[in-house]
Amino acid sequence: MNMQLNETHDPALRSWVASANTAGTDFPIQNLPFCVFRRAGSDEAYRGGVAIGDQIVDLGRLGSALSGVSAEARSAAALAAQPTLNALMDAGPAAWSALRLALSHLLRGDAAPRPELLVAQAAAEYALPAQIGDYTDFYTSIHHATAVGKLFRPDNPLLPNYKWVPIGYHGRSSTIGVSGQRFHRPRGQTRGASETEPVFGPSKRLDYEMEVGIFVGGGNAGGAPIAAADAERHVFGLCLLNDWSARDLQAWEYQPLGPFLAKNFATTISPWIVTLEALAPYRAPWTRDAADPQPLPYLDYPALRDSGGFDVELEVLLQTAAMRNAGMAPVRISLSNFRHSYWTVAQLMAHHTVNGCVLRAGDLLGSGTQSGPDAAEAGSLLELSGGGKQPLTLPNGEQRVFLEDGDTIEMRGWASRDGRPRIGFGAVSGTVLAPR
Ligand SMILES: O=C(O)/C=C/C(=O)CC(=O)CC(=O)O
Ligand SMILES: [Ca+2]
Ligand SMILES: [Mg+2]
Repeated sequence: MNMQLNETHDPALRSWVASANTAGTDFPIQNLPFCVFRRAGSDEAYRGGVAIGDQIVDLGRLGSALSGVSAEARSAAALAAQPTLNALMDAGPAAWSALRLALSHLLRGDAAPRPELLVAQAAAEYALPAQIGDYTDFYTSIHHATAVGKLFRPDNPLLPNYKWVPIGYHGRSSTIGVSGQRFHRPRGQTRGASETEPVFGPSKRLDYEMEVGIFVGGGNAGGAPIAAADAERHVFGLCLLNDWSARDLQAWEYQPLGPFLAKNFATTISPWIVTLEALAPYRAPWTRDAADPQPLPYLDYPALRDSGGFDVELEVLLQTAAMRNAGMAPVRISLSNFRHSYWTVAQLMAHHTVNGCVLRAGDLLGSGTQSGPDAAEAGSLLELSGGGKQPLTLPNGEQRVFLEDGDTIEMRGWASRDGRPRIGFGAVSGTVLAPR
């Protein structure tokens, strides 16, 4: 069974933080996502925070505000006050849930206002929410796999293993940055289609990938496999993830061992982690075509078909340097949904550990690019531009097939259901700099 709804999901709840009650906020009291932050420009220690409206609850200053709550909530709050959330992530779902309930009570409209616990989001700077030990990137959108496969392997787009085994590769945590990351266009080897030898230089086909990040909670010390039915208890929450990708480096280097320097120069995540408990009302059925194989037993579990997925809208926006200089806002270039994923979060956790591999609290899994069935739902420029052949025209007349220096990509995510407030992931934004 997936998580049951409880009083923290009540759509009627309001907060004494007025901005949390406004239509369209990402952060109503039903959400309560976590970050690590400090006041911008200060030398304060980073510590955990929880979003409420346009404010952050400073988890380093809860102190007496939690005097009436459960011992479990108080010890979870102490873990959340540290400069990374690894210890909180390791504490497990009972601790996460106790802290969420305590914060929900503290912030409700009928509780005494405690403005001294808040820091305005506009006045904050964020750090990575965890020390990320290991990073694995999956490939769970069959629409992305088919589209990219057609470009990279026209004779054999969707390889025969795809519908049986969740495909992934081990990425690199050292270059993961939080929203606001700026990175130099990578240099590397590329070989043109009609060339016999590669050349070395800046990537000419720089792309983004719209993904969901999955933060591992309590891991599986000792390597005991995590059962699919139990796997969501090992997931702290979800964030937005941009897996920047140099397509020309990728096409030349990827066989036979998969992505390497094409994808490990930068990966950007949102500061906010939305917990699975917050997402409980926004679950989606796991969908497969009737002709697709059923999952092997270790990838099957009772809640899979009814509610294995997540109904989370995923938006990508682009702002070029010229747009920024002209005061133009970022413009939407695609909109997809995490519910199209061919494999579920629980299946990824079960698969990753089935051979004895150890996942640890704070490890990050990427879902893979979340392209949907329609062309407008493509999660990368490679797909939107038909392999670099059909340029996108922007409102100011500029065109793009791949990213140019100065371009900023912003991604947003949110979940909504009739009769419930929308809950959002905030944004992840990153900017391409000239090669160094
Ligand atoms: O070789 C291919 O078909 C493509 C591989 C990728 O782009 C790897 C990747 O990052 C997977 C993903 O984001 O879905
Ligand atoms: Ca990827
Ligand atoms: Mg990457």
